[in-house]
Amino acid sequence: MNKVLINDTTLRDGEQAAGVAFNLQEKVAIAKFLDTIGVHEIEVGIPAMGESEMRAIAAISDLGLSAKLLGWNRAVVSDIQASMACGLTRMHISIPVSGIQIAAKFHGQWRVTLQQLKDSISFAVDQGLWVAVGGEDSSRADENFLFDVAHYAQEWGASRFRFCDTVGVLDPFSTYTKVNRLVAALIIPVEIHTHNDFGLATANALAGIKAGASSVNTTVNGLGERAGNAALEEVVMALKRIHGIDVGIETPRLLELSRLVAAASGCSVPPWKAIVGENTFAHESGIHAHGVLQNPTTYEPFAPEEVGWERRLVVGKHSGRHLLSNVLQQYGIILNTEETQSVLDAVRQQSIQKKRSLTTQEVLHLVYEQRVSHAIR
Ligand SMILES: CC(=O)SCCNC(=O)CCNC(=O)[C@H](O)C(C)(C)COP(=O)(O)OP(=O)(O)OC[C@H]1O[C@@H](n2cnc3c(N)ncnc32)[C@H](O)[C@@H]1OP(=O)(O)O
Ligand SMILES: O=C(O)CCC(=O)C(=O)O
Repeated sequence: MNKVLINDTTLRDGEQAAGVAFNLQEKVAIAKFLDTIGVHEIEVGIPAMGESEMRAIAAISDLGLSAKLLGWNRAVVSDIQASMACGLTRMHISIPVSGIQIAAKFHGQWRVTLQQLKDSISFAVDQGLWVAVGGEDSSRADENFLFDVAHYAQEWGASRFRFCDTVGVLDPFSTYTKVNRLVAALIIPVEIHTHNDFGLATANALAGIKAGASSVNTTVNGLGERAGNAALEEVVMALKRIHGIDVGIETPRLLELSRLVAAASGCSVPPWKAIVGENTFAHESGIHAHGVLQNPTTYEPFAPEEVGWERRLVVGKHSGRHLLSNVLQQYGIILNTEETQSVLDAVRQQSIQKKRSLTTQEVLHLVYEQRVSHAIR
């Protein structure tokens, strides 16, 4: 794996998640944040949606960010004109490439589809714009037809081709094979775009990169159509920690970014969500906490600070004496073996009743109760 560009599409595919609607301020704040932490490219939205979206995109375009900005367009000249009116100079032009999509959108007329692609690329190139082409539904396309479209796109002036697993039907093995063949067939770079319908978006994105894709689409928190897209934080950290590729993104700010997008989208992150979920560096189980207290790498793949978290030791149903003693020591409390076991028994009961772990105050209260009952005995 060589250098990898992150082309984040939170502001386009992320916002396409049903029920999500960013306002101008939110779009600007997210774009600024992505830029600040070093994201290389940002797909800022779809100018063809109309005036208010164009205003938001123009506001981002006016910021003079370091990240390269792309507008998403259908293979329609007026879409590209709308993107130009926002001040964008880099165009992404999408074209369906599978039989299913061409039947639905172009009545099966693939020649018309190709002509529309040619006209829109030519228009953009004539305007001096940088052009990337997206093969919508590449994963379900006839491979020969996909290669023909990609070759034509290259010949007509596109500078990159996006392989889209639009409905998330590939696994990492099939992604690798298909992307590898496409990369070998083209001179221009290939980008990988994956969806999470089977929970494989990040794995497939990594497989596409391993197969030679030099840029990858991500969204913050994996936000996106249906089950979402490959999550920025997962792709970046997996590249860094599993593949040893540092893409140059300031990872300690990933949590802050996740919270910004969760608030703007109204889509909260589940506690178990990789990298940014609140349980990712929380340890309750006795065996885990015992290990972590001696050496955090026993149960952590990397240090929490690397993505903006702090480690949390939580007392609850599954906790053991090492964890409890560690927490109590911070308050100068040392219990003997019998007292420790009796508090742990009470912790288990209360956790089951409350259906959660206990706060430190609740644990201290149990210690107090245990001592009172012992004194009475
Ligand atoms: C896989 C993806 O994520 S693709 C991106 C999907 N994102 C979105 O749809 C969000 C933004 N979309 C919108 O705001 C609207 O759909 C608009 C403004 C783009 C178009 O709106 P409308 O004119 O009302 O059309 P509508 O959305 O009902 O239908 C889509 C039209 O685009 C056509 N179309 C779809 N994809 C493409 C394409 N890549 N190139 C050219 N035409 C296309 C369809 O065939 C249909 O055309 P028709 O109006 O001639 O029948
Ligand atoms: O860029 C394209 O062509 C389509 C991208 C997309 O969102 C998808 O295929 O899921």
